[in-house]
Amino acid sequence: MPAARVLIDGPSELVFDYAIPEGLPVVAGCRVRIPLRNKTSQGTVLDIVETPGDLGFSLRPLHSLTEPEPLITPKLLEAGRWIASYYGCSIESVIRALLPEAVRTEDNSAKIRKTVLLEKDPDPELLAKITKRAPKQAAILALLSHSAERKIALADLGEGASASVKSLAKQGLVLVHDEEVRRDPEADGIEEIVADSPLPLNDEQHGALEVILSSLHLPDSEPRPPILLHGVTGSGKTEVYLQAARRTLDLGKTVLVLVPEISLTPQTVRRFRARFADMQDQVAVLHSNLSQGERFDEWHRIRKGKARIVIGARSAVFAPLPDLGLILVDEEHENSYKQDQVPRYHGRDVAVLRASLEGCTIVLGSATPSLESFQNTLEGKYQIVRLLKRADGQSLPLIRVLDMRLESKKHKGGMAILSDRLRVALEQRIAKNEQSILFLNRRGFARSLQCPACGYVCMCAHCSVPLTYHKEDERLMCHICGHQAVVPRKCPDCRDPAIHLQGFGTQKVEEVLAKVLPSAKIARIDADAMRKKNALRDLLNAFQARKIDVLVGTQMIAKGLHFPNVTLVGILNADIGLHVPDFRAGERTFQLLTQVAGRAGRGELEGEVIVQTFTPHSPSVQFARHHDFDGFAEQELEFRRQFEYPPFAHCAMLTSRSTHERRAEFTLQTLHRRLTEDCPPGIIIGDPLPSPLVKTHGQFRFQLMLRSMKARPLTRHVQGVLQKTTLPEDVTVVFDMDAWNFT
Ligand SMILES: Nc1ncnc2c1ncn2[C@@H]1O[C@H](COP(=O)(O)OP(=O)(O)OP(=O)(O)O)[C@@H](O)[C@H]1O
Ligand SMILES: [Zn+2]
Ligand SMILES: [Zn+2]
Repeated sequence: MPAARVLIDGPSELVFDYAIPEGLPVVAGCRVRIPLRNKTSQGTVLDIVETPGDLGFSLRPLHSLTEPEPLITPKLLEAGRWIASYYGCSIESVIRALLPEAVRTEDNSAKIRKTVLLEKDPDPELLAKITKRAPKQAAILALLSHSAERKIALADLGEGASASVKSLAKQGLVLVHDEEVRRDPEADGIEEIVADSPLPLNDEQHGALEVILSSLHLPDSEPRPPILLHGVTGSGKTEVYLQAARRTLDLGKTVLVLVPEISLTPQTVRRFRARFADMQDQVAVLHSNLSQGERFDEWHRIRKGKARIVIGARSAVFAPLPDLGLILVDEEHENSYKQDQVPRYHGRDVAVLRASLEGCTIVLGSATPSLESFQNTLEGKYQIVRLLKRADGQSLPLIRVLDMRLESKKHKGGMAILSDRLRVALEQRIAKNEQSILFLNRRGFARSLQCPACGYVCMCAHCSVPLTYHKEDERLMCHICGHQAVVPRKCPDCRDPAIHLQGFGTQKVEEVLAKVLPSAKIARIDADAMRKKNALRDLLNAFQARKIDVLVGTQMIAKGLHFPNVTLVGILNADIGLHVPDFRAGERTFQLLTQVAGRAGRGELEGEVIVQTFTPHSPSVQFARHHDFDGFAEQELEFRRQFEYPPFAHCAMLTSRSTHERRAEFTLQTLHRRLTEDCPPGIIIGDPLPSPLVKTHGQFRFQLMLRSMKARPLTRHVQGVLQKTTLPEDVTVVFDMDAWNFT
């Protein structure tokens, strides 16, 4: 007898089988109402299973379907199963990602409203009569005839209007109907969309579009290898995306666009909106700050095929688009595609999988492709298309590397923030009324408080990191857990009053600039300054309008920004990211330098980049300086091959956490021992070690790295050991397949 295996909504991840009532079209992916104890609950059908007839008891039947169609498409359900087995997580956790909370709740579906429509204008005689006998009805008629679309929501007509409306309807003057309302996520702070039209493509772009189109037009049964679009900064990748998307829609198919983070890529989103202005209601933008109701609306619009082009970050990879024709993954190298909570999937990799399941075309675009994707092109698994020239015919900016060890000497041991060279360059730009961007790499580095007498550093009480000084509110703050502390007047350890600030942050840079460039208008972009809603957008608009001369910022300004009047980019501390314990450190530094440098000289005017560094000869700096991706990739891949790191092996992390240091350590040691016993061939197991960030949020952390050519055997082995091991209650163990964060 077939039964429905149902994952019950709620935190406890219960799964039960239910009998399917005669004639009810229940398939995997459906949402159902089910009896649970003596209540009615809801759940998602994971599977249709065959139950033996001699169960000894009969299954309770499920009540009904919440919607006639399955909410999760069969292909997405298949992708979900893959994720569960590949990343070693429960299918339940994956279903929760596939079907967000907001989408499951029926309460969010109150989206129908009664609307009153003016059917015909009363002739003057009738109107006079109504005005005299029923002034309320007359008022409603007047309101309607003056409204934009000759319609008004019944609720907006005020209390007690329904009787009047009813009688107007009887006279055939108005019509009342149910209207589906869409809560427009953009409604507040709305921006005017200026429609734009396709640009004539240059030869390189044309070639790239042709490759994408021939993949689009392949017969359904043909495999479509992913296409890596490697285009230097400003080469016009976005224009290629836009035209490919349009052609896909013309074929009657739908398009999914993934971007690293919506709030950090406002320009990309705006360009899609502008290009598809003629079909605005078919564009869905999945922001992370959508309300539950908005998320519900957008999701159902997508599922019903009303929104045919979806733009979103990582989790949008699960957008239930029917007839998917094209997936675009912009800035495919970005870390933010990796989810750092269960299920710990990589959005780009899931996109590639989804494309293969759906039989659609996928394009991964970047100016600095990940070595994983690049290696796939070398092995012939992916196709590669290149845009080597800037779209506007400009050359790539000239990059100068400045040795800051020499600058520091000039400053008598003190930390130089701004070299003379960079200061002069800034002054020149201001004199010419051109704009500059100053970039501060803050990874693993921030402004901390240190005692010069005894070396004491103010640390977070809960995490093994120094507290960061925030000038605006005169406080020390932990950037990991948010812990705050007052700034001590004397060293807490030796009582020396000379305790002072080490290093520098964006606030300090802004302060120094204000002194050095008194006439310049300076603005700062970082997580602190951008906490207010729309702050980033407003600031970028002001910069675009040239109301700001110098923009100072962190990682936030590295992404996809296009400002033609920017002719100078300064990178203040280029190599700081090199000193973190992560085999991708060099790759990240190369990417960051190339991306930031790429913000310069994107218009008529030539661009210059000044890179301040203490390690001028590091390969990441040198290859970035020469715009040499291939050179960088060749040398970096050699290193990865030699040490068996990705892309030549899968790399996973097993982490234990506890408030009890010893228990966290002991647990990981136990797991290490069991993993080493009868370990399948081809898996390299590292030693259990304290994490580089040994303590966060008051918890001690230990980690061990596992590597393997093949992913599945590794996941299976770890899952097997974890299932056999009883963990102490106060220890949490996390398995992260294809890990991207090693601190
Ligand atoms: N064929 C074209 N003719 C003229 N201008 C173009 C063409 N294609 C793109 N452009 C313009 O060139 C500029 C850079 O293009 P775009 O921002 O798409 O590059 P990109 O490759 O996405 O850059 P990045 O990776 O640096 O974000 C834009 O102003 C765009 O309008
Ligand atoms: Zn001291
Ligand atoms: Zn902390």
